[in-house]
Amino acid sequence: MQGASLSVTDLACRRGDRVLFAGLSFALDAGEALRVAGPNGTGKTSLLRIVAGLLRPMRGGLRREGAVGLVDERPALDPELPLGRALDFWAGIDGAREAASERLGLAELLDVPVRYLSTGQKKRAALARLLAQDAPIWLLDEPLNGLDTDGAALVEELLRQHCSGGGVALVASHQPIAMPGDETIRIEDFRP
Ligand SMILES: Nc1ncnc2c1ncn2[C@@H]1O[C@H](COP(=O)(O)OP(=O)(O)OP(=O)(O)O)[C@@H](O)[C@H]1O
Repeated sequence: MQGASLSVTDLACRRGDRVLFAGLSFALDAGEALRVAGPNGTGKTSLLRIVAGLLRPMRGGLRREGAVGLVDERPALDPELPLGRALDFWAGIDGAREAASERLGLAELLDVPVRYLSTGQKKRAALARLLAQDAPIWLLDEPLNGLDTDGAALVEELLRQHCSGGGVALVASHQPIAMPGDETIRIEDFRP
């Protein structure tokens, strides 16, 4: 993960006819993490989608060094497949070296169709795929949503390990979350 970095400069975002934020800049070097906080609808998800390259900014610059792993509200897992096969599909594409399902407490659920999983189990499955992806840049949108106390503590531990291994992380969360460095920006501070 050497050399992973992420920065945005003077970023602005418009959705429909509303400018959500403007003048937003930050820079993350290897090992650094940033939490994006703010009320509903202020643009946290939009920011992550811009950084992921899924949404075009209205203005500003973006520089990424390293592949991106995105976890958002929609786990990209085929709802009809048993969980193990749905994860195997991505493992083939990602070239995963090891299955992370055990780490995420999913070992007993590998034969259960994804559509039958609970909210927290689906989140754990999305995190298992993230780990297998081995991407240096993590973009996590509300990663604690749906998780129990153990699950939340595990996410915090995974973030610690990711950053201590040289990864970077941008985490949108309205809930408090312990992160390396404990840096937070409030997106409503960038409302024009
Ligand atoms: N395709 C779209 N066209 C127009 N407006 C949109 C579109 N997608 C999202 N929006 C609006 O952009 C605003 C910001 O949405 P976004 O999902 O980025 O906010 P958020 O801070 O992540 O909110 P939450 O905390 O509820 O997840 C919202 O008012 C939303 O309705």
